[in-house]
Amino acid sequence: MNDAPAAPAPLTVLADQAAYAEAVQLAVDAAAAYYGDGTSPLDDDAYDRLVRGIEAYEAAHPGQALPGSPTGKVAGGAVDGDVPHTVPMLSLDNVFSAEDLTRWVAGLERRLGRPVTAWSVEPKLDGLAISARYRNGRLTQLVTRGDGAAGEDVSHAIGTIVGLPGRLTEPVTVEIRGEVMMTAAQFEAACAKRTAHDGTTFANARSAAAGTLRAQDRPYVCELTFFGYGALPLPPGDGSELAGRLRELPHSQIMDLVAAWGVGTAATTPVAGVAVTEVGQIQARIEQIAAARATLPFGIDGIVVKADLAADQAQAGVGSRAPRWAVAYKLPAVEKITKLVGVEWAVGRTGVIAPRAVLEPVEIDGSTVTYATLHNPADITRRGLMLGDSVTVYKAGDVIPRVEAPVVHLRTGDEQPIVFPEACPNCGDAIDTVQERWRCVRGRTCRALASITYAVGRDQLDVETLAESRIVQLLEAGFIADFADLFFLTREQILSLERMGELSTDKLLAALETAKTRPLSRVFCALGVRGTGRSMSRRIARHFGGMEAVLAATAEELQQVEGIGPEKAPVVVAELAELAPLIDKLIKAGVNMTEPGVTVTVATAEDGQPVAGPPLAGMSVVATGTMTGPLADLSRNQVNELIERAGGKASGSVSAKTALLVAGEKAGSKRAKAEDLGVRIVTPEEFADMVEAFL
Ligand SMILES: NC(=O)c1ccc[n+]([C@@H]2O[C@H](COP(=O)([O-])OP(=O)(O)OC[C@H]3O[C@@H](n4cnc5c(N)ncnc54)[C@H](O)[C@@H]3O)[C@@H](O)[C@H]2O)c1
Ligand SMILES: [Zn+2]
Repeated sequence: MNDAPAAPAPLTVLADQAAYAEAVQLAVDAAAAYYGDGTSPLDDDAYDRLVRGIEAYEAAHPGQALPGSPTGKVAGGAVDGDVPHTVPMLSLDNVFSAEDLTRWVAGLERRLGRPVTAWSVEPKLDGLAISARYRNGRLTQLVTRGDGAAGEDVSHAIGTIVGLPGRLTEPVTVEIRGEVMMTAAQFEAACAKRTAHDGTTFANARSAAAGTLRAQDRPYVCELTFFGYGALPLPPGDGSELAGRLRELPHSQIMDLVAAWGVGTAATTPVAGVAVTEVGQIQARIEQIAAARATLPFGIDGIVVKADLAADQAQAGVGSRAPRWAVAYKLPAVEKITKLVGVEWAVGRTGVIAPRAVLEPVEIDGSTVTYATLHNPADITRRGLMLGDSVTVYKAGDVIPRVEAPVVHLRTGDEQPIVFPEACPNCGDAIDTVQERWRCVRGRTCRALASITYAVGRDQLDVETLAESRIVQLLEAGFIADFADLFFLTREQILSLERMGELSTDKLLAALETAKTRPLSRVFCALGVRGTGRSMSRRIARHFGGMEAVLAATAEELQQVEGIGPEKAPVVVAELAELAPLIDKLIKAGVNMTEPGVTVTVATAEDGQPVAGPPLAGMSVVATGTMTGPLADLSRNQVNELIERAGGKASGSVSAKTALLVAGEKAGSKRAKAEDLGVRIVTPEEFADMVEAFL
């Protein structure tokens, strides 16, 4: 999250009255399903876009608004109930940025004619609003929000909601309001129960909670969680001492009371409500809550900011749809509905065979998601996923996106079962399916040969004399399990191999000594981190300068490296965590972990002026043809390393972005293209002069 002004919210453009009428119908149906049994065909983003489109149409065509329109109504006007609320249960107005919030605060203070004394900042729990009526300390009735004026009696759910005890610690008569939802664990358990029952599952925790709250005839019971966010006198005009206190206490102190009665509140979570006095403090707490979102065991879709004092609230009053003393700071949607188009099976370093979902690309939380984790085969079965399913996909911040569940009510009948592999997709050997995480029976060795061969290859550690057949021998002898073990081989061990003489043993040992001195870019490349080939490894090494810094980098920091986007970054972080023991072993072996000649940050001289950067700073450089002169002995990869050391970006193809072409003999088509585009062309000798300091 940042302080940049929010982009105008996207909306569904409605061309004419017919499109408008259709949109109203879709929105009302979706909202009815959303608040009803949780089976909306739209994700929240799609619904919000639709409603904004409806609002825009109505603004442009006053007088044409349909009475059934969802705008300006609690729950979009799509639900009702027969149990009147004592005091209306309203919705909340939204803000989307720090600027919006500041403006909202100013508006409220203008209305009051004075500053708001204190603010309460709490998580906006992503569930369903409910009113719980306690009489003499006993829970007697549960009512949904409905249309705000009246709700539906769901007292049958009493006893299944953690945080709403049947009996309070004190015999008080009070109405508690709050949110009913499912925690991640409750959602998992609910899905398992439903799958066992009818082979299907819930699309996400919110819809599972909605469906569960209203379900009465299910043969299985699912647990829910309640977090309170308010308490009212019951009945509203009650003259008791408690009623008086509830009318006078600040919201934050009422919440302390609610918790003391034994009701669940956010106070026990990392995103507890806080009371503050400065707008800057509100913003700071919003940022903390937003940052914690991905790690919470329950869903939040924003932060609620309320005037804390009863006097401020009373003076501000309420509108028809929402109170004027509270606002929801909305966070971007982290869950979207898209299609599961395929499942790929990859064998990890430890031999774990993991499924990965291939998705119809979808924009979530500011990035395009095309892959998502599916955990393991048991998880696929548990969720009853099928190829072609519409699925809910979750991604927040830097976490790796995951498929939450199929949206069963969107099935068309064309969905196909997901086929599980019968043999290891890497080596063809058997699969050990005893545990939920399947493994190749060869375990680490399944991928060891390929990964060690890659690590010692020319563009990585370049251990010249180590042929693949030797690596097989070493693996079979049990001398090595990964490439770091190579550096601990003894002379005796190598000599004991078949067809290995003294001379070649010494050669190999010497080659291994040299390999320890390779620059970080090559050592990093040798690790074989998914999605990081040679040039990406060079960029990472140049950016961070040392392995320690690479390992310490967060997904967000990694994204500063060109070519690492929000989808790749968390994968790299996860892979590096998995590789930590191997990297430790390499460090123990004395393998170099730094990138020579790297200036990590833009240096500034004492007078604050930037000092001259490396000669190719910011330039995209292509080398082609046969290198001559001082570059004659360099492989193409080494030339590219040289370009990057000198601050440039090595590229394989000439384009309008190319700043320089190093054209050796027989340069051919790239030279022609560079001439066409007017790209500067130099000979290998001229280039060697330019980067002399880096040779
Ligand atoms: N997918 C769909 O088809 C669909 C349909 C209708 C609505 N929706 C979603 O619902 C949203 C609007 O729903 P809404 O009007 O129910 O809620 P809202 O987002 O306008 O916020 C009001 C609600 O926030 C809840 N809340 C959570 N924490 C709270 C706290 N600490 N203090 C006070 N209230 C708290 C309460 O339940 C309250 O009723 C839309 O933005 C849309 O994304 C989706
Ligand atoms: Zn295998």
